[in-house]
Amino acid sequence: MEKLVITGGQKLNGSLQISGAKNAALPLMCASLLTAEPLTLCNLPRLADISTLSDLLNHMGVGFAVAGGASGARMGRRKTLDGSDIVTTTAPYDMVRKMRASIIVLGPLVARFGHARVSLPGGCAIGNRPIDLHLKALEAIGATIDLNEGYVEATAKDGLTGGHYVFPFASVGATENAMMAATLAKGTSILENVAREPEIIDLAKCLNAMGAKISGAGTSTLTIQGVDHLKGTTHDVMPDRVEAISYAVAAMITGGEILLEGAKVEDMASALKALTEAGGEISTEEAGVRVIGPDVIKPINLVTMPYPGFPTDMQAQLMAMLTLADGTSIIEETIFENRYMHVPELIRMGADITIKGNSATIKGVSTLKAAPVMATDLRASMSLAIAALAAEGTSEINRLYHLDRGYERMEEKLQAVGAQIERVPA
Ligand SMILES: CC(=O)N[C@H]1[C@@H](OP(=O)(O)OP(=O)(O)OC[C@H]2O[C@@H](n3ccc(=O)[nH]c3=O)[C@H](O)[C@@H]2O)O[C@H](CO)[C@@H](O)[C@@H]1O
Ligand SMILES: C=C(OP(=O)(O)O)C(=O)O
Repeated sequence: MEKLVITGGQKLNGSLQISGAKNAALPLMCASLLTAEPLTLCNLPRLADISTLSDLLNHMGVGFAVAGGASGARMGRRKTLDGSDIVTTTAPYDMVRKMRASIIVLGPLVARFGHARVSLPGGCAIGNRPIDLHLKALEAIGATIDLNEGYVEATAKDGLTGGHYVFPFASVGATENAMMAATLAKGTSILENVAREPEIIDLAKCLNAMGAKISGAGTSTLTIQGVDHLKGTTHDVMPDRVEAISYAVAAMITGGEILLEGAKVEDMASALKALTEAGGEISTEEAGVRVIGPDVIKPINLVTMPYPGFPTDMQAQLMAMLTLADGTSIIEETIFENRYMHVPELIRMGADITIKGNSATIKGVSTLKAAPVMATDLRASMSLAIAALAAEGTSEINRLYHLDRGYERMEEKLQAVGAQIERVPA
């Protein structure tokens, strides 16, 4: 077990490289199940979630060849996934329970093999997280779904037919599952009210390069003309917009200046607008996005929404920043029912936050005080690290396995911009 030790109060200054996006990389890796030809993914982040999914795909028979340097920053960034010899279409409980995103193997498997058996992922710390929309969308395009002994069994003996489905809510994962499955259906599928996140566009780009016929990615309607088979390709994973905003917030809260190398301003418009309203200065350069923190953080109000709204994955980080604002901010979390796990810990650091239903009222305080803290999910942990960077004194952050799911070499990147942060044995 390890912990992070962070001494607050340093203005962060300099530049850091944004990694490939976890939430784009995971579905892209599952796309390897759709083809017997090799799929090469570049700019893969080195994260616990990527290893967890690699283990699951490997269990199914996907072969991995790793390139990109034997050590250092480029190690393991380029992987070729070979799905030519799939040995099982079952994703067992022991592997799925480690990471909910494993459910995205369901669509590709039933589309290519006519059968998939995937353990139900269950809830997680941030909410109940049902998968009903994944199942309904797959049914609409021709899969038969049964639930048995904690497993979803999807079958399409003669292949998927294609079909029409209108999502009652724009689920990211369900859109990805249905979009991947529809690429190999016999007919055309029309999926309406789909998620429009940049990660969906990245996945559609890769699938189209593999020979799929998808149009409308990034809009609320996807039209997918099924094809007989997909081929291999090489694809660059998009930069991680959640990681980029997390470091942007670190610059803001310390009144520093960070160049987020490789970040794309167009993927993060709503969050950058919020940072500007809070007093930050944002500019775009060839190398990335520059964020200059203000002397005084202004209070703002935020409501989390599906893209292009303000992302739930950035809510906890901005809340940490707003604890030090000059006034009162209100945040409303509309995507997940239990995504305020960071609040009691921020309060232990001196924040003044009140929760009522899905709404949080954050009254700015003049200082945060260091404390030993821990969180039960990924972004909540990052929120605490951000607060610790601005707090008086030395904080300890425990349960680093949450952070390691989604932040690559976080302490190295923060050290490079002047943070006093160290990973030590707990
Ligand atoms: C690996 C990945 O990309 N994870 C992201 C993905 O998660 P994920 O794909 O799980 O999120 P969804 O967009 O599906 O979930 C949004 C909401 O819809 C609900 N829902 C979802 C599916 C379903 O079948 N039934 C249902 O009710 C969920 O419980 C949640 O309340 O999008 C979320 C919302 O932007 C992000 O926070 C996660 O970081
Ligand atoms: C909630 C997240 O991920 P997941 O959907 O994999 O739990 C996240 O990345 O913030």
